[in-house]
Amino acid sequence: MVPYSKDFPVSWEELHRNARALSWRLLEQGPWKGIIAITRGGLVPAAILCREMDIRLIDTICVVSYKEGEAGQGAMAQGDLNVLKGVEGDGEGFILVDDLVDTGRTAAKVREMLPKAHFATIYAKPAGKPLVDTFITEVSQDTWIRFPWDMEYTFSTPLADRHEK
Ligand SMILES: O=P(O)(O)OC[C@H]1O[C@H](OP(=O)(O)OP(=O)(O)O)[C@H](O)[C@@H]1O
Ligand SMILES: O=c1[nH]c(=O)c2nc[nH]c2[nH]1
Ligand SMILES: [Mg+2]
Repeated sequence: MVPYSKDFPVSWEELHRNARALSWRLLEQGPWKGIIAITRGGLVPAAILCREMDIRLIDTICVVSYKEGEAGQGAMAQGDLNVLKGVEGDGEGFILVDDLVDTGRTAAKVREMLPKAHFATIYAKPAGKPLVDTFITEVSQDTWIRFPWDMEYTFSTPLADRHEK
């Protein structure tokens, strides 16, 4: 398992801006028949893409992958990948969207299911990057991305109080 030593919090605004940037990139490569979101992380990017790209046909591939545990503080250890719901066909003309690729395990599985779909993510880490057709931002492999739907506003201890005296 990769040790995550960096934290990369993402605000709703930043996520929205990046999803719109992804929409621009994908519009240039269309036309598209529809969007397939990989649940659950792909659902929010898919909602922004379909609004910006005027796409009305939306489907899902439902997968369960990570298990809460080992890495601590919300970071997770990877378990078996379980497909709860697939999609008919080979994905031709469809955008397959997820929030990120990390190890690339989820991407490899869904690409196997829909080999002709165009795989798009907002974030990519180096190990998963070769499996993505279009992404917006790369982060290092030891970074844990914190999505806005996984966070809440809370008190922040002043840096001076965290510093050992
Ligand atoms: O490249 P990988 O190592 O496979 O990791 C990437 C996947 O992990 C996350 O989903 P997760 O399984 O945590 O579930 P969720 O989307 O339902 O939150 C993320 O949304 C990707 O789908
Ligand atoms: O919220 C998340 N952030 C990440 O960096 C990550 N990698 C795999 N799965 C992930 N989920
Ligand atoms: Mg996911």
